[in-house]
Amino acid sequence: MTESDLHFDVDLDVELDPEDLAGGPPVADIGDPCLVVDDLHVVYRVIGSRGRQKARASGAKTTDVEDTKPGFFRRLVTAGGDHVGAYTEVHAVRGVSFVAHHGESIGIVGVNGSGKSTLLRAVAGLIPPKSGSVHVAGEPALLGVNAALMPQLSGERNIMIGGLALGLTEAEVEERFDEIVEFADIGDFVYLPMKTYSSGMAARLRFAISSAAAPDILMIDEALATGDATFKARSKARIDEIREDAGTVFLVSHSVSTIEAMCTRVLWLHKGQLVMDGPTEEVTTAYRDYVRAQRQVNKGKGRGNGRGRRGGGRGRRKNQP
Ligand SMILES: Nc1ncnc2c1ncn2[C@@H]1O[C@H](COP(=O)(O)OP(=O)(O)OP(=O)(O)O)[C@@H](O)[C@H]1O
Repeated sequence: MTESDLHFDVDLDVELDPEDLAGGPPVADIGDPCLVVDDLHVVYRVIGSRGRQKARASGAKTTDVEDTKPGFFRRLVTAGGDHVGAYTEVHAVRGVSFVAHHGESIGIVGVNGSGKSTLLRAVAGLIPPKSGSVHVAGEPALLGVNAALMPQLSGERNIMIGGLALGLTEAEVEERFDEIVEFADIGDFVYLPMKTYSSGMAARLRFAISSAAAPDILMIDEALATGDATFKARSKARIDEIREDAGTVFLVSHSVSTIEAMCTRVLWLHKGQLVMDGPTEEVTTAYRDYVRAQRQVNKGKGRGNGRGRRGGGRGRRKNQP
């Protein structure tokens, strides 16, 4: 696996000018630490060749682990297939450490398979770390695009399920129901099954549900990707509100301009490692340079290595991508 084989599902086009949004680019008013991630490692176990190929294609570090069963038994039950007991370990997050503070909105960037969603899920306590630790003050809420809302149920039912999952009481969800529907801008579609929604409508509803709970730490995984400019402006206002109430927001997005508009700080992950952590502009400039350079390499594959890098500055470059 070489750098040029990686997937770059990254949107570098400026579709959002931070200056156009209410209040302009976000400014950090940093409070006390609310989250400490210390040398975090997350490892998935993948059984079967398809999962293994997918993990390898994403550039993740993988290790094949052989089964320990006697040779005869293994041959008997696995003739022609994968060995029983054999699996591949995908090291999706590798030694990530950082401290987040109240009032920060932190973007997470990285090419496909770099470990962004895994990091969020581990911080939210949804998957156990292999080693390292996560210390949280408050209750992190993660409602990304893969959250377990049910497509066959109406938006109305999903608002209740999502709200309860985020720790609201039934009465609190009912109280916020109109506000959620209005924020998501889905009108009477709220009474139809979510499978009838456009991807934009579903994404808006997810964001509206997750932010309605006003959690201490809000984690948004690609939920803003499909929204239009008006929705993004409203989302930014909501994110600013949470930050002003001393909350912390994490945002994963392939749209670098969305990150620039919404975040005060950016973490750049590459193959599970934190390669840069610093002020938004500095990290996104370096990341844009890297993605552009890699795209050039992809275009002229085999005709040289043109990786672009920026060094120095306030952003801490940790590992080399
Ligand atoms: N449930 C899982 N089981 C096994 N491997 C997984 C699982 N989820 C993710 N992975 C692997 O872990 C690595 C990191 O994946 P992750 O989804 O965290 O990356 P990402 O940066 O969020 O990717 P993308 O930008 O494509 O959404 C990848 O190699 C992926 O194949």
